[in-house]
Amino acid sequence: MASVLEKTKSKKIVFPTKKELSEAMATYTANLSAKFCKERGYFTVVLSGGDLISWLSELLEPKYQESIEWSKWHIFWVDERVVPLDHEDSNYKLAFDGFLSKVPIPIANIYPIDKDCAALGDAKSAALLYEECLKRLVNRNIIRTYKSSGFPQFDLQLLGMGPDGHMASLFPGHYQIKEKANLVTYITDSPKPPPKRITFTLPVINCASYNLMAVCDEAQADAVAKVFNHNFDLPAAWLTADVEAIWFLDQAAASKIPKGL
Ligand SMILES: O=C1O[C@H](COP(=O)(O)O)[C@@H](O)[C@H](O)[C@H]1O
Repeated sequence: MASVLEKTKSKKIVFPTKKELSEAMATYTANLSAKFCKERGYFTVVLSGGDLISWLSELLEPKYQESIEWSKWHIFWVDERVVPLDHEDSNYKLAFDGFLSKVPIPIANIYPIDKDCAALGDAKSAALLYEECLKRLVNRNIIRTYKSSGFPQFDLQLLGMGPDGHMASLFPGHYQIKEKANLVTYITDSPKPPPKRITFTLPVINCASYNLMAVCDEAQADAVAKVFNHNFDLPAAWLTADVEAIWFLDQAAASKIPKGL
């Protein structure tokens, strides 16, 4: 039986260093930005939290600052911790401080979770409101929809994976990975703190045109090996995309992938 990874043309590229991975991620993102800005006048980008944000720093280099059509970017989060937007655990704050505040993306094109739900720690309402936000942007044709399903289709998602194989806030052994009807769901007992989070559901994640999963370091090597061994207990093993799902790994993260995979 063809595995999900084979069926969906998942690829991997192993980089000698994080710096090289970061440079390649910047080139990949800039090329897609040029393509989508030209084709449709918008570029919808979904960010995750975690280490990924520091690897985006290459996009702050002058050659990208000057060439990218930042005003056409629209920024979303694949998952968010339901904490105040200025809290250290907020994925929005992480991305804003480390990246978004340093590029000229209009603030109106940046879509964090509802600030009141965030402040109150109301994960259920935060998920509902984020889903409504996505639907509004679909109606305005800023977000495309996937073929006949009507699910939102983002141009590029930049993702990370935890050492337990979680992706977005879809954790191993938690039911959210099976959610098919909603666009956005929530969790109140995340095994990784903080416990309250919202997350895109797997169908939305996998509708994206391009999914780039960036993973570095030895601590992730076991999970990476399990993913490439098609162990579907790990949410990240389910990652696909409409056009391309690609794994960017450093040598340490790739070190336990069996030869030939
Ligand atoms: O909690 C989260 O963790 C994952 C993985 O983070 P990393 O630091 O191991 O790269 C991240 O992708 C997700 O957005 C975040 O909420």
